Amino acid sequence: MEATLQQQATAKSARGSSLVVRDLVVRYGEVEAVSGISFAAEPGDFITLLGPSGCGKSTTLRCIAGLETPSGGTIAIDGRTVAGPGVEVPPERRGINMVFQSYAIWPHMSVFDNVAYGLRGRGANPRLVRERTLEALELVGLPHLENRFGTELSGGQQQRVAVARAVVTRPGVILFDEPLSNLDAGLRERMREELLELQRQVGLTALYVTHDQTEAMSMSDRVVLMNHGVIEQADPPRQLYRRPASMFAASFVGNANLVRGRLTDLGSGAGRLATASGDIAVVGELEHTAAGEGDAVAVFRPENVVVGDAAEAMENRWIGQVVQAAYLGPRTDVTFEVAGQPIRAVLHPEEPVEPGDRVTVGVAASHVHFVPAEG
Ligand SMILES: Nc1ncnc2c1ncn2[C@@H]1O[C@H](COP(=O)(O)OP(=O)(O)OP(=O)(O)O)[C@@H](O)[C@H]1O
Repeated sequence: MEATLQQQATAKSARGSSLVVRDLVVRYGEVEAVSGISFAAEPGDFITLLGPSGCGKSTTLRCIAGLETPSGGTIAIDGRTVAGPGVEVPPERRGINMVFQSYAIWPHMSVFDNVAYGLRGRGANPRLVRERTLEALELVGLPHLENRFGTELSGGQQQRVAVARAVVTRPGVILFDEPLSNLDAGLRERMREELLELQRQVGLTALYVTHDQTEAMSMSDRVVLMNHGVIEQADPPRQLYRRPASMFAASFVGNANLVRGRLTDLGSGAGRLATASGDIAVVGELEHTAAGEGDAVAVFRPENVVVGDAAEAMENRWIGQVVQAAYLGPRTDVTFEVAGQPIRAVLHPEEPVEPGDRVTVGVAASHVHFVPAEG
């Protein structure tokens, strides 16, 4: 009996490999692009390397792919060391495939031949090549385009072909290097959902590189946030957003209000941060907090800031003056000034706030998190 795609997918769902990167260092002459990072993926995980341009994401990915030789550390796939002291397994023998930002599909070949290429290269028999290639094209929703040429495809279709080509040889890990950045915003959103669904269906382990926090937050089981060649934080998206480990993490992912001052432990799991001028004090919970007593930064998200009567009930409340109010339809973005400190809020669009208004601004202690001061 012909197995359905779903059955095949379920049967394959244990196919993802584990990936362990330990103390990875990459130097280019004087430049240290990656400075001793460690992270791991379980079979079937979707892990994203997120960070600003130049932080070392692509270099890390290229080391895993075998396109770059690490200066130090080890990389293991399914428990087998593929890169490390004295070990360098060639890319094609690592059980991985890569999808690039530039698609890198061959324009002079048909869609079918593009996808079948990897299987033919391994000497697979023609019947298997046809079966697997059509299966991969079906997975990306393109079985009707098998005879088209690369030049006759839209950007989204080319990227789907590139994904089909990467899954057809059934690798244990797929590496994605900013695969959606050449697509327009609407298509990017749709492709995000498609890619994730495909990865879940096929059960692959995915390592995805992006500088786009929306992609990272919406797709990943875990986000590895990098900066200047090191890992700032590696956590599931909710944890990363709610409990940032550093000022960099707090401000790179989403918007954050940051109030600098000195943190004092009040006992019973609460802390109080006072600004140098003493004009603002912020009370927060110390559970899971990333900072100790002393110089620290209080972090709270604009969407947790409330005004008026709601603010009166909060542990933290201040008198603020509206500096700016931008009505955006579903919400109004407001900046208040509280004792010289800007405090941003995302308010309901019906909230009547006008520049110059003086109102009570507040935030619950449970929404305040402390991180270490930097520099
Ligand atoms: N072949 C190379 N020779 C010298 N320096 C390099 C080389 N490749 C990368 N670098 C440097 O290493 C650092 C990390 O680069 P990498 O491409 O990994 O960053 P990235 O986080 O992927 O950035 P982007 O998002 O811009 O691609 C950068 O400072 C970069 O200039």
